[in-house]
This record gives sequence, structure tokens and C-alpha cells, in this order.
Amino acid sequence: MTGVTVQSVTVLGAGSWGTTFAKVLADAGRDVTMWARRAEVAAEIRDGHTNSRYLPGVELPSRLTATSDPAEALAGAEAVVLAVPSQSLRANLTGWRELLPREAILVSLAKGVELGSLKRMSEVISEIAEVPSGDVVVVSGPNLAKEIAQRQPAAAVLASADHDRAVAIQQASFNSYFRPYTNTDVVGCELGGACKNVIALSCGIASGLGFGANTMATLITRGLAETARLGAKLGADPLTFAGLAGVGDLVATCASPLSRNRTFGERIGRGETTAQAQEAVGGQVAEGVMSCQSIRELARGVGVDMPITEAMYRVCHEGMDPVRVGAELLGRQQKHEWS
Ligand SMILES: NC(=O)C1=CN([C@@H]2O[C@H](COP(=O)(O)OP(=O)(O)OC[C@H]3O[C@@H](n4cnc5c(N)ncnc54)[C@H](O)[C@@H]3O)[C@@H](O)[C@H]2O)C=CC1
Ligand SMILES: O=C(CO)COP(=O)(O)O
Repeated sequence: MTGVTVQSVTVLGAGSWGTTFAKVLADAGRDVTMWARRAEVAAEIRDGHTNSRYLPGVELPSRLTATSDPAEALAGAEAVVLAVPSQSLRANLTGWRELLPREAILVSLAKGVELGSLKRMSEVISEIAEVPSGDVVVVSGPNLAKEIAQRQPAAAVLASADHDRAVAIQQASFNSYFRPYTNTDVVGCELGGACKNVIALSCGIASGLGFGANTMATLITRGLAETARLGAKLGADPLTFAGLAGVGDLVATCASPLSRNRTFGERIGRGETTAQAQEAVGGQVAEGVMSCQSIRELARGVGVDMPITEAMYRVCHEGMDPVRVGAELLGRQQKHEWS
């Protein structure tokens, strides 16, 4: 596939990132149709040019339209952007499979690893849509939706084994405030995006416990070290973790109060229950809560040590006290920084 121009794009999922990425594409001059699960959300986007539940106060471009009918949304799409949470991607995509236009470029926004199969999102898409996983374009990087929706400058990575497909989406999405770079390391970009959500949970917990910059920097740096260890084992390019989908996304998510994962963790650190923490993120997805389980299993399966991910699993799924988990993390056997 060379020199393809993408004009007509469908975004499946009208949450905060799906809506924001649709806005990015519309601001880049594309014709964008969104699919929303709820008919009233589709009507609000189509007729009122807002999505008040997910992006309050943001006006959406008038060239962006929406429907709750997936067949209507997908008709004639040259690119299809999948913007639903990781753990629901398989079920949603199975329902859409027969409606996908044959030549459409499939683009993944989700940052997670599937429970059970332990597959990355491009692998799930490849399996369900029956396309080579190398054809999928993965979007990753420091992209807090609310900032981008306000047209604050940001960069992203578009990763695909098929460089031409990544370039086609790069051309379709770059605009005055959004600068996407291409990359061919899909494994590294997807692992970076999934793992940083788990590390952001830990930073939130540390913040909720009242700890400051040294603790955050330690968690970010050691979180990057364990992410890179997993990546190296699974064939990622180590350079990816020094880039936007690695340290870039990690810093943005771990530092920002806009992050749902960090917010979730902060509430846990303050002593709230997981149900209260979930309420604090307004019913939106905090992917790290599920991904700490799947990433932990993935890492154990290939013999990679991921102590922060293990700690988050114990807090989120075994109900362990964060103070005790923190003490255990610090009390592990002394070691060399890079062993
Ligand atoms: N919000 C952000 O700043 C960013 C999010 N992402 C990733 O993008 C993906 C989507 O995130 P958001 O749009 O932010 O999520 P969200 O929670 O704001 O919205 C999820 C959307 O998916 C729909 N959906 C369809 N089936 C669903 C199901 N079974 N369960 C739950 N929701 C379902 C919801 O109705 C909603 O429209 C996630 O993997 C997230 O990690 C990536 C970069 C930035
Ligand atoms: O992926 C994100 C920023 O790049 C969004 O992070 P949260 O899901 O924690 O809000």
C-alpha cells in the first residue's frame, strides 16, 4: 500500500479519546463519522457539536458527524479507528467484523493487554478482523484527551509494520496542534502504552499517601525499567522506551491530575475503596486496573520481573494495603540498577 490518501474516517467509540481523536482528524480536514453506543450521545455530537459527558466545554467541528448505527458509521470508510476500552475490543469488533470495508486501514487507540489471551490490541484486531497484525496502525504517546481537545500542542506515535499505512494516518491526522511521528516498533509502542497505565496507578497511590517528587521520579524511572525489560524480552526496540510511547507517555500520565489511572490510584492511596476510586474517574476506563493483571501474567510467562506491576496487582486484585505493598517494594533484595 503506497501513497494512499485517507479522506473518510470512521471512529468507533465516543469516549474521551475517541471523540478527541475524531476532532483531531476533522481539524486535519478529514470527513469523520463517529459511532456512539448511546443514541443520545450520537445525537448530541451530530446536532449540538458537543459530547458533554466526556468532553465538557469542548466544541466539536461541524464536519464531524455521528450515529449509533455501526453499519451507517462504517459505510465507505477508508480508515476505521477503534476507540473502545481494551477489555471490550474483542466483543465490539466481533460485532462489527462483517461491516468493515475490505480495504480500510484499521487504527487502534486502546492502551491495554487483553485478559486471558494476553494479547496486545493489534493482535486482537488481527485475529478478529482477519488482517495481518502488521497492517494495523497503533496510536500511542502522551495524549491526555482533554488537553488535545483544547488544541494544546502534543505529539504522538503511529506505529505499524506497514510504514505506508502509518504514513497515510499521519497525513490524515497532522494539524496545527497535533504532530504524529511514524514508528515500525508496534510491540514497543503497545507495551509502552499499556504498562504506563499501571505505573500511573502506582504514582497516584504514592501521591494519595502524601509522597512527593522523589517517590514519583523513582516510580516513573523504575516503571520504565520494568517496561523496557518486558519489551526487550518480547522483541521491542529499546529506543522506543526513550520515545513518546515510552518515557513521554509515562511522564504525562504519571504527573497529570487529568489521568484517570493516576486519579484512581490517588483515591486508593487516600484509603478509598476501588468502587469509590472508579466513581472518581466518572465511569471512564482506568485501563491499568485490568492491565496490571494481564501484564503480570505476560511477564511471569516469559520470566520477566515487574515488581511495581506485581504490587499494583496485589492492591487492585488482592485488596492488599498500599502501605504494606510499598514497604515490600522497598524491602526487596538489594541489587544493581541494571540487573
Ligand atoms: N482518554 C485519554 O486521554 C486517552 C485514552 N487512551 C486509550 O483509549 C482507549 C479508549 O479510552 P477513552 O476513550 O478515554 O475511554 P472512555 O472510558 O472515555 O470511553 C470509552 C468509550 O467506549 C464505549 N464502549 C463501547 N463498549 C464498551 C464497553 N463494553 N465497556 C466500556 N465502554 C465501552 C463507551 O461507551 C465510550 O464511548 C483506552 O484504551 C485508553 O487507555 C489513549 C490515549 C489517551
Ligand atoms: O493514555 C493517556 C495519556 O496518554 C490517558 O491516560 P488515562 O487513561 O490515565 O487518563
